[in-house]
Amino acid sequence: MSLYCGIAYRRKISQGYRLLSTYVTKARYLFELKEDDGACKKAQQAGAFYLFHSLAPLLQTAEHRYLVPRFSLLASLPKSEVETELQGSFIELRKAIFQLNSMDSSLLFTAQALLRWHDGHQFCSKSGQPTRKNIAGSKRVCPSNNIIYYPQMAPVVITLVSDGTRCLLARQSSFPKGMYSALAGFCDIGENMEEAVRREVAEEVGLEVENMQFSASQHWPFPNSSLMIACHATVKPGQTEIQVNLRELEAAAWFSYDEIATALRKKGTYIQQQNEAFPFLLPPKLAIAHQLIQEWVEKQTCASLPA
Ligand SMILES: NC(=O)c1ccc[n+]([C@@H]2O[C@H](COP(=O)([O-])OP(=O)(O)OC[C@H]3O[C@@H](n4cnc5c(N)ncnc54)[C@H](O)[C@@H]3O)[C@@H](O)[C@H]2O)c1
Ligand SMILES: [Mg+2]
Repeated sequence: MSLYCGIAYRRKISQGYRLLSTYVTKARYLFELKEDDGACKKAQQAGAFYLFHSLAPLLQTAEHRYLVPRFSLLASLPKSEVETELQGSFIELRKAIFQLNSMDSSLLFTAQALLRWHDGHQFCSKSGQPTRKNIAGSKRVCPSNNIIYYPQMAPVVITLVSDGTRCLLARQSSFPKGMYSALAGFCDIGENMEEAVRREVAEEVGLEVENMQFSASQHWPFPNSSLMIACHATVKPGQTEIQVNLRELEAAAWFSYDEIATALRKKGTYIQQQNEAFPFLLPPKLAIAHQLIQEWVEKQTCASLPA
């Protein structure tokens, strides 16, 4: 997973040999590691490792940021000794997310998601027998019936709803205090992305949306590996009255351009709603919700510029 290779593959094509790009070379190499236990075992000897304890990665602290050390030698030591020896601490990934950079977080997210998946798929759901992991950890096989299990992600839609001048954000009681995010929800079986967006917005805030526009996607490891599919949508004209589904959300509200732009500039801020000032935080930069909110602000800024 965190292994890179400097080998350039040469592939015979009708006109002769073509040197493959670095990206293609890397993709082919990773494919080989997933398929070939022997090649993967060999690569492990020169590989770099992240350390986890109960799904928490070992991180080092430097100037209010977390660094993610990689190790080449592994020994079996008690947790506290590892922390002292390696000058770091095992920190819950959810807590570290505000202080990680995106390069580190992507590999850490994948590593944690794989560890969690393996931990939860030790047995075949058909035979009840223990399953066996391949060396790369890209699948598990049941030796009694050869069923192969692959790591899974659940598709989730996340939508930033706008009424043209304001955007709608909501919070669940489990969010950090004062944090509001875009509306998210797991896709039901048989649904496409558009249907999931319409249903989730209707379910959570009682509004109907149109003009959906796909923005980007992201792997999200919490709580169980989701593929976040992010998009923008607008409410049908005249439909702005929010009816919060309190089974799913603690609160939802429309936010003005100024409120959002201020919150993006500052790390935390206060906003005035119904004569009360309350803390208002946006999701961390690594969350795709943050990207959606940033895109919305940029779109509003462009729209207000003279032609
Ligand atoms: N990366 C981001 O920017 C970002 C932002 C917001 C939410 N999220 C993630 O989106 C995910 C979904 O958001 P939500 O909690 O509002 O979803 P949701 O609105 O679908 O509500 C969750 C409920 O849906 C049900 N559910 C249906 N299918 C499920 C499945 N496969 N796994 C778990 N529960 C399922 C459960 O009853 C659960 O309590 C969360 O896990 C959250 O971590 C990510
Ligand atoms: Mg939801």
